[in-house]
Amino acid sequence: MTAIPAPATHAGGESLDAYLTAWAGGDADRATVAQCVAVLAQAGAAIADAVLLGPLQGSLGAQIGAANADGDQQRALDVIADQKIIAALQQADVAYYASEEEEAILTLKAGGALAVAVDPLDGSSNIDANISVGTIFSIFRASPEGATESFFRPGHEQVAGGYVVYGPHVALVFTLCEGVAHFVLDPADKTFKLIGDGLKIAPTTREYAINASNYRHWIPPIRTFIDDCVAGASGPHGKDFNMRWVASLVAETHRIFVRGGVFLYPADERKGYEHGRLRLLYEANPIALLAEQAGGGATDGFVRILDKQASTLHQRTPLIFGSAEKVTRIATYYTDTNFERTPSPLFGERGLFHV
Ligand SMILES: O=P(O)(O)OC[C@H]1O[C@](O)(COP(=O)(O)O)[C@@H](O)[C@@H]1O
Ligand SMILES: [Mg+2]
Ligand SMILES: [Mg+2]
Repeated sequence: MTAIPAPATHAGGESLDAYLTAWAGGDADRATVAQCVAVLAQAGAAIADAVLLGPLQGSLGAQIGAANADGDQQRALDVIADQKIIAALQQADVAYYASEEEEAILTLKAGGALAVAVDPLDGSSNIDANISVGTIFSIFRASPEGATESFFRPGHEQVAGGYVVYGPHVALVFTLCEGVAHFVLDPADKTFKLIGDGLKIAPTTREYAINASNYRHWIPPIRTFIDDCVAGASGPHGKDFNMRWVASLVAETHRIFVRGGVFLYPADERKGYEHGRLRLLYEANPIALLAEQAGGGATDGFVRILDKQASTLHQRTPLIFGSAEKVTRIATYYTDTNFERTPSPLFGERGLFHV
């Protein structure tokens, strides 16, 4: 029989509960955050059960009801996931819940310690195609000033962030702002077990992820960066590149953690995409926190994602994250004043696309 090699970072399968208890170390504030991550993981395991049944229980990807708060058509699994997360968060000390699937912030527990923003089901267009989807979460301490003040603050004030990816296996990746941990759901006992701690994103890469069908709509810095990648070894990068696009931010993020890469969802010239597609509070913020905690970077092209402050609940932002060297290099395409191939007035410091 072929022996399966253990991953280099294998940590011996410690349970999530044991890991979180050790991290909290008896401190009440930490224990509150740890409990919140634990209940989100339980919700993730429950959503994984629904994903696993797939069409045996009907079409999880069926469009239902009205568009969600963000204008996207809700699918059955979007709503199921949202409900499971609300039920889970009611078991923790969570004052406020912000969700892609909810018009407004929900108050779950008056006086609760935390404020949690969630994309319950990311990559919804992939549901019926049996392609990886996920859940993304961001945790702030609740502000005594109220619900909006709890979320409308810079992303670097998050106390935790992470995602669950429902793929061939179910993985949970999160940060408590002391590095990034990677767990996998064991189907035998439905508990998450530690695979690796202190995850890092490879500092450089030859792989990028972007929806290239939008090429004609892209703003000049993005078009030029991708042109330079496509030019390969004969272009300014001096090396050949590979491309991926899953159309599921969580799946792209997980791939970048496992084998490096850079992801781009820029602003573009389509109506409604002036600030990109992804949402700051429950997509970009937690992914940026994870990326930075893993030694990578995350920017909107001009500004570090974690320095941005939302002023509306479902606010969008351009998002470029991954390998630190590539994120820094892409930012130079936006700001380099000698950049003669970018005559458009739209993308400059004071232009339409600068948010
Ligand atoms: O269809 P497009 O424009 O390529 O967009 C894909 C992007 O949209 C998203 O699916 C948006 O997330 P939701 O499915 O939660 O709305 C991302 O996961 C993904 O990166
Ligand atoms: Mg999403
Ligand atoms: Mg979603």
